Order: sequence, then C-alpha cells, then structure tokens
Amino acid sequence: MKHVLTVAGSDSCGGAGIQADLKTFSALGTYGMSAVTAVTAQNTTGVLMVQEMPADLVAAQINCLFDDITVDAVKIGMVSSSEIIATVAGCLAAKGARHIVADPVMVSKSGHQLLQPAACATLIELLLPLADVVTPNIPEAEVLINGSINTLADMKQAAREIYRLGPKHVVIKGGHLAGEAVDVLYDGRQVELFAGPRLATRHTHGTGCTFAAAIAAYLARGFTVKEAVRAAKAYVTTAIAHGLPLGRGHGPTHHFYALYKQAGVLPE
Ligand SMILES: Nc1ncnc2c1ncn2[C@@H]1O[C@H](COP(=O)(O)OP(=O)(O)O)[C@@H](O)[C@H]1O
Ligand SMILES: Cc1ncc(COP(=O)(O)O)c(N)n1
Repeated sequence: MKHVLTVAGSDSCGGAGIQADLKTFSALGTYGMSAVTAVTAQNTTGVLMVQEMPADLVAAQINCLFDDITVDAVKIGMVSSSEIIATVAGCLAAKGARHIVADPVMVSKSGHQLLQPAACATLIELLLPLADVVTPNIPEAEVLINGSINTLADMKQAAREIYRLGPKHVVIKGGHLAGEAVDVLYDGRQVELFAGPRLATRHTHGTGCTFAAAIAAYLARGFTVKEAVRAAKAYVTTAIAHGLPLGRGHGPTHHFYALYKQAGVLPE
C-alpha cells in the first residue's frame, strides 16, 4: 500500500481539510498521514475560530514521518502564514518529497479568509515552484494572475500564466463557473479539459480538498498526472453526487459511497 501525507488545516466538521484528505486517501486504497498546520472550529455554516500551529510543530510532524516512513505523495492544503509556508516548503525540499499536490487554499466556501493576505506572495514564491500539480479554484487563480476569469478561454489563459510561476502542472477547477463543471489541466505544452455534469447541490463543502487529495493518492499509486486528474475528477463527482445533507449550510461530500455500495452496507 502507498503512503500519502496531507499538510493542511483541521476542519472540525469533517468536510474539508485534514479530515477530507484522510477519508479520500482511505477510500482510494492508500494509507493516510497528516501534519496539522492549523485547527479550525468550523461547521457547515462557517468558520468560527482558527488557531495556527507553531511552525516548529509543523516541521516536526513532517520531518518525523519522512525520517521513518516512505512518503509516496504529499497534498498541501491550508498553510495560512508566511512562516508556515516557508517551513513546509523547506522541510519538503530538504526531504526530497515526491508527487507534491498544492491546493492554494485562500478563502473557505463560507467566506472565511484561510490564507493571510500578506502570505500570498510567499505561497507564490516558495510553494508553487515545489508543486508537481497546483489546483487553484477560479477565485484563487484570479488572485494568482491578478486578473478576472469568466470563461473557459480565460481559464486556459490563466493556466498558462500560473504555469510560469513554477509548478510542473496546473489544474484550474471550474466549480465556480456556470454550466458544465470543467477543470483545465496545463502541463507546459498542452491544455486538457476534464468535464463533468454540474450537480445541483449545496453540499460542496471540501470539494477542492477532496479533488487535490485524490490526485495525490492516484499519483502515489503510480498514475500519470493526466490519469490522476481524470480519476480524481470522477471520484469527486461521485462524492458530490452523494453529498451528505448535514447541518444548515454546505454539507460534506460522501467519500465512501462506491465502497459502501459494493459491500452492500449502504446506510440510510
Ligand atoms: N456543483 C458541482 N457539480 C459537479 N462538480 C463540481 C461542482 N462543484 C465543484 N465541482 C468539481 O469539484 C472539484 C472542486 O472544484 P471547486 O469546487 O471549484 O474547488 P474549491 O472547493 O477549491 O472551490 C472540481 O473538479 C470541480 O469541477
Ligand atoms: C481547514 C480547511 N481547509 C480548507 C478548507 C476549504 O474548503 P472549502 O472551500 O470547501 O470551504 C476549509 N474550509 N477548511
């Protein structure tokens, strides 16, 4: 079994962040490990409180795993400050981490700022060049290119611009545009589109985390980036299609629908 590490924030309601990542890793047949960068008090309606972890504790979590266990892929989610970003980038570079998927988390679906505005430049400078795949949603891509994205053509152009910031592959997620949910992959040579039906649901808490974690799990399992993105898109579409109507806001996606169905233990 392959081993995948998530470096991200904890989401107490279990829909996004570390919890979404670990569920995704498990559902996709990999062993999940975590380095917590921040603890959030969060439910389906919003983020109530955030406590960042000390940078040396983040470093210790990452280093002790690499010192003991083979890490086949790494997913990076919420890394809220310049200090934590520099620490994570430094540790991963020093350990020669492979298959790094960076999800540049900036604002939660409920509207809470999860990246300090002053840390955006550090994310661009230190994290993007380390990433094999970077997975901005449309608002995040707009910040990275300092421009607006309204069409598929804009997404393709933005993917080219973000590629110049240093990642080996860029996937711009189309969850925030209207029409089909189309994700755009750029590898420095070709643009590839991954389209899926737009599902009419408000239970989309953690979709971006789930998608990036699934790419990391598939890369760990030996898929190419293109194969991993295709498989991750299929996984997140099923997870959204069976999203759980928990709480009063944006409920979480369902990570185990296919497995439960296969096992004949699908609960109500
Ligand atoms: N309503 C939806 N129906 C189908 N797919 C969706 C929907 N919303 C998002 N997706 C897909 O979920 C993944 C995450 O996208 P997105 O929601 O844009 O990320 P984020 O959570 O970072 O904002 C992408 O593959 C996107 O195409
Ligand atoms: C700890 C943490 N990490 C990431 C997200 C983004 O997920 P979403 O955009 O679905 O709110 C979140 N809400 N919480």
